[in-house]
Amino acid sequence: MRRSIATVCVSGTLDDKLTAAASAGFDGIELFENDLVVSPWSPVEVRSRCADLGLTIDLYQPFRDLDSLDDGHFRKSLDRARRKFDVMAQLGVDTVLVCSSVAPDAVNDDDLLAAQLAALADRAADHGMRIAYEALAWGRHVSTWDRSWEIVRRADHPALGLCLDSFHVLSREVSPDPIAGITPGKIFFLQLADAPHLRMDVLQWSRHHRLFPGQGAFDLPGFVRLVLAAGYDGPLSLEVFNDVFRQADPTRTAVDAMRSLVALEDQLTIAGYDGSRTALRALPPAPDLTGHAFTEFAVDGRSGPELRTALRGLGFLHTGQHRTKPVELWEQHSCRVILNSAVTATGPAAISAFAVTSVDPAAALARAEALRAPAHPNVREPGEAELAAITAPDGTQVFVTGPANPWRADFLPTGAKAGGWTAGEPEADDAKAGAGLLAVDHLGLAQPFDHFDEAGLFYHSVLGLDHLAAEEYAAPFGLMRSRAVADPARRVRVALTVSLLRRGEWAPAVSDPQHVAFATADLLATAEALDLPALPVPDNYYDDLAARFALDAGFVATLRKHGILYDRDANGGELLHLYTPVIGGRVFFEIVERRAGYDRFGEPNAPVRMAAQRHRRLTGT
Ligand SMILES: O=C(O)c1ccc(O)c(O)c1
Ligand SMILES: [Mg+2]
Repeated sequence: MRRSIATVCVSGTLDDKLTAAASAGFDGIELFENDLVVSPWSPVEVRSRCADLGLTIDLYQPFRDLDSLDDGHFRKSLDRARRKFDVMAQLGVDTVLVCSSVAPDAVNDDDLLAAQLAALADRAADHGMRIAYEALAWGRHVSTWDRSWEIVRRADHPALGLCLDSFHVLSREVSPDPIAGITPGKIFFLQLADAPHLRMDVLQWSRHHRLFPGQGAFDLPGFVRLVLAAGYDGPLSLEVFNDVFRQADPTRTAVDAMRSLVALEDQLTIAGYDGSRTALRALPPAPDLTGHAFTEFAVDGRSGPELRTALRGLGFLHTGQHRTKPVELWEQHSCRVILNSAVTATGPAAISAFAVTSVDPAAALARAEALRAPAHPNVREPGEAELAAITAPDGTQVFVTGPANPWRADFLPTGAKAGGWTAGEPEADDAKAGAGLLAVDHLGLAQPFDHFDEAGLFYHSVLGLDHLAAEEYAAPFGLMRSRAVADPARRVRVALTVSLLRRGEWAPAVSDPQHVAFATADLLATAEALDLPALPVPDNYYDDLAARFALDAGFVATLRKHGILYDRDANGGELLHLYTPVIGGRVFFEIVERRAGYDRFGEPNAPVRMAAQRHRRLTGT
């Protein structure tokens, strides 16, 4: 289907917006009147600029407060509309969005309202134009899609149809299901926006918190399916009012927007919708991920030694040395950490790269490319393993490799391992060594404020990871939001976090470092085997814990002794976990033992950890 984006979705001047939309591959735009009003270009110039960029103008909007109980006022509205038709003719756009009135004099009588809209539609038809009527969720009298349809139906005018906006429909109680029965041809335009579930004034919700499809909580595929069932074959057009996107780099936002539509179309094809008429495009399937392959840290002369000491203390061995680069491989069972001294500009990411395994890495990269996240070859020497990286929104490089980890052949064995590990061997014989760390349980990646929602959509669509429940909690340097993504078998988990507000000036530059969490089957035994101090946890925590969960005093004493934190879910699943202090200024490690299907991340303990890490940084204890 054709893909469009409203100019209100992205930041900048009209020029910036059009350039961004075109470079992301959109076919058309919804032109917001404000963007035209502030532009130095005449409507004819806007039209030719769009044509040069390969963009059509699919909708002009919004026309507000048309109808009126005051006849004089209504006639003024018609006059105002005539002027807009002239502008639209110069722009080369034939459809104008008329939203339901919010004015005190708005009409509440369906027949009168239908008559006024029909009068407008008559004039539009004279200009070869059409009216798309949209119920704003906060319209004075018309605030639901079914009422707007009733009025359009009554008006029964060929130049009058509906504009359906997923936000206005799904933010209200009224069921969207009967949309499938709307007369074919009467849905003139479809606007798409997702949003998180929020209990707040619907106008504020709409104007500040809309998101691109797949980033919020609405069932967009279900909604679009209803609209397609009603015969709609116009563009899928994004209309997202979002405070962050409004001030972010428009080129990036437009790519994020395009990714959301590509993924949405794919979901419609997966759901079995017969897309033949509307030419829905499917993606290569999401990769079947089999685990974390490695996590790479960019290190320098200061953080490198600190990380090596910590890894040794965690029971890792330096097993491999890269053939051509200053890059070390450290391993313990299926946990693999790479220390890379060759990456000089590390950017904002503490973890510079991570790799996941898949039986079909090539298909995973093809899917990423279709989702506008193209893989680029890693800098490599002749004879080295093929390893292409996708760049995540925070700059982290994401590799997808085969389950046999062919990249390991790039490392020469150091001989450090009991049992004689050889390069390229699928599974190192080191399970007996170490502290019982078995595999990566999850990565904790604090995200830049402007890219949190983008990151969620990236991991969900590109790697096919499902969103787990989001959490919010109060932490020492401000409110935090966390959202985890994981594959269905829980072999790959990534916990994304962000500050609820942009970082305060008082907060440390790295207010939430990144981390790798390793899994153990027995955290008490692992804690005994560690040769590095766990992060000290305050006594108050254990007193509170004992009270909250009515835990056995002996068990709490054991947790306290090792600095182990605890959480329990509603089904009796338990998490035991411990943290290291911050290492090298930007990262730390966690060790987790999940019991009885615990599927979360111990979020209630994150503020305890953050306070303890700060205390440790300031006092050294
Ligand atoms: O917030 C608004 O006023 C507004 C305007 C036009 C739209 O299409 C819409 O969905 C909302
Ligand atoms: Mg709208």
